Amino acid sequence: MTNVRVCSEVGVLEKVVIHSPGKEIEVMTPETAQEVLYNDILTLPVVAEDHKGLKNVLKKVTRVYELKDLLKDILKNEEVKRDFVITITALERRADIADYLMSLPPEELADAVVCGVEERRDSLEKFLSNRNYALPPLPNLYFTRDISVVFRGKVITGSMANKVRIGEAVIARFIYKHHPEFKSEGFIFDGILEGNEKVTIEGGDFLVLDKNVVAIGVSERTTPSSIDIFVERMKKEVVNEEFHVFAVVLPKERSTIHLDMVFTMVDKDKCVCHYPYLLGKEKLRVIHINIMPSGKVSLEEEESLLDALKKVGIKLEPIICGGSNPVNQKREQWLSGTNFFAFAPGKIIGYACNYNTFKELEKAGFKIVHVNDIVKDKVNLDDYEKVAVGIEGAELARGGGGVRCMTMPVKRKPIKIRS
Ligand SMILES: NC(=[NH2+])NCCC[C@H](N)C(=O)O
Repeated sequence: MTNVRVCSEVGVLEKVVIHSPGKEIEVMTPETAQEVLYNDILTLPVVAEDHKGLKNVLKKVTRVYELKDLLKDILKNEEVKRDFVITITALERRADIADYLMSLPPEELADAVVCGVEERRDSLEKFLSNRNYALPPLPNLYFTRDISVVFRGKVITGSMANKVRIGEAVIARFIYKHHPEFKSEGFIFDGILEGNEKVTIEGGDFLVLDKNVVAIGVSERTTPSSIDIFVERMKKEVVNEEFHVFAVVLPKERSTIHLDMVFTMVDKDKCVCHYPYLLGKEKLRVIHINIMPSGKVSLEEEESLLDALKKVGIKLEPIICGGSNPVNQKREQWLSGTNFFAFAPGKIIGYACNYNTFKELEKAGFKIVHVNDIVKDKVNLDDYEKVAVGIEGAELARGGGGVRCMTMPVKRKPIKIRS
């Protein structure tokens, strides 16, 4: 029995994991913000309030788990706790703090891992060191998407491109390994054990378009070798089935760290995309990797992602992020304007600050609602076939991602996507 299954981007959501940002986001200064992968420093009260809006919407429609609660659950087991402490301290080469961490009760240990453990200045070396933390905090944890992927009934744990995020993937790995509610059919790829600098993969690049079709960004974060390994593994998973991987080559820029920053699916037949890269002059290269039922693999360059998807029966009407004005396209793409999260086909959540994109969604038939209308029960999401919920997110966006990035779906109902 498996408790996790995802075969699409838009099937009705049954379980999702998030992390409500806390003290860990307040450790950065203007100098260190970029180092820890933020566009700017963030204000905790604003970020916390806006994230609460997202959580409240999700709670209306699905089962929501907090990542830290799951970690606390599994740390109640002494053996798991020991193994976890060994792994997390080895990452920082800080075996010297293992006993201290073991002495903490599960709740405090989970908090310490997320918010960091300050360096004790109890030796000359530490006194003079410019390192403030023995165990650094995890400020990117609220982007739960990137640290793991559930695909079909199995799991991929992130092999994170930046060291500052590896601890997050360790947490995800332990949860999938030990939490009874996250029991899977196993790992397709275990980023913690199998990854290295050349083999990195993050969830923001992995789009589950259908049970047999995925699009994966080749990006600053996800390397071609990791996609090759994925293809090899899938050959064994899909015996006698056809399987398609579309590798989309992204510019290695801050605004396009992951594929979901330029393209997300919002309905069975609709996507939101960044016009220049998906349809316009700067169209991204797309390599179609086809695993045939015989197990043979072929690679071929395609004209564009949307044309290529059409050929395999996924016909997506594009909704343009920012609308027709190129300046608005760039501005809203930067503020995660393509980064929508679907909790059902045609039912999505994004940042309200990208109002030109919301206008485009309205033209495409979506009812536009604001988070407050849902929280105050002024709007019932069941009343609409297509609905786009806007949450406050201008501050959250400065962390470098949107609503898709902040959600890790682990169970969705099956849905037919391909014609
Ligand atoms: N799926 C996404 N696009 N995630 C955005 C992650 C942002 C985060 N600050 C990072 O750079 O890693």
